[in-house]
Amino acid sequence: MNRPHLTVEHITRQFQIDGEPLVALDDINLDIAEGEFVTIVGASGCGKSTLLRLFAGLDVATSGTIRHAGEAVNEPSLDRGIVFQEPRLFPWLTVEKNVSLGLLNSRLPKAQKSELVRDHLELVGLSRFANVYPYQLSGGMAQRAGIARGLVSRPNVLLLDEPFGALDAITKAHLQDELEEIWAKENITMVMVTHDVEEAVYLGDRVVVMSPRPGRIREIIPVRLARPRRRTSSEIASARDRVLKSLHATGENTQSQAKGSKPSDDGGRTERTVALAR
Ligand SMILES: Nc1ncnc2c1ncn2[C@@H]1O[C@H](COP(=O)(O)OP(=O)(O)OP(=O)(O)O)[C@@H](O)[C@H]1O
Repeated sequence: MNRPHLTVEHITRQFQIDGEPLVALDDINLDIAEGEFVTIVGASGCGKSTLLRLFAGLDVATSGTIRHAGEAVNEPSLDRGIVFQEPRLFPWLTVEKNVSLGLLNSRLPKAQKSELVRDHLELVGLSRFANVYPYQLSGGMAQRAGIARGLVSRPNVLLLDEPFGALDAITKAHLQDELEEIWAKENITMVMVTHDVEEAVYLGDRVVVMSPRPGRIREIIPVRLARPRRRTSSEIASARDRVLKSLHATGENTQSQAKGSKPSDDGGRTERTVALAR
């Protein structure tokens, strides 16, 4: 692994629900290398979004430390972009203006900001739609605008919280490929939370499998397959089965299981990299 870029050390996040403590994350440890694509899967409520919010600096851990390039993460930064499941575009602003919101806290001169917005609209294939309003976009186009806004400040980490969860299968597949191209071209570290195991293994260099109550890292499964990957390859199918098997052991019910694919028995050969999760 390259030098760790994002490091999570003994992170715990506790909330209060009805006066009772709720441990959303318990002793999470993880190193993510520069330029790595890490995907995170796990049962609903196991703390995936909480972990991503901590990475973004939108929330603060109860204990433990997150570092980005050696610096403690305590607040949001232009160096870390974030994309949510809903594109969260302002309906009264054009696509161009929505994307430029990603530079709101930037001190760059206006001309340079405009150039960055133009470049990123082009990167996600929305140049022709710069002056239209969100209601004039399809769901996939709106999410492209959300991705452009997450990337426009040229962050070196992009955090994605189920970015394609609300899209149809064909649009989702297109956007996955586009995202992978952007990742390869821009050499950005990507951390994506997803409920879709196929997406996790298709895009991830490693898949972090979390278990619920309290949220912990159960296993980290490397996907050592060359890119571009073929969705229908037997290697992708076997990586998916390994992740499903791990999720199955946490009692998780996933999209792929719901579709009828059962985890295969790999005779316990599932590669455990628990050491990486310390
Ligand atoms: N602000 C908050 N206040 C209280 N409890 C919270 C808060 N945010 C999250 N939680 C709790 O923390 C736990 C983890 O929530 P989180 O949203 O991180 O799960 P998740 O794995 O992303 O779930 P899903 O897959 O359903 O989106 C849940 O039990 C949730 O109720």
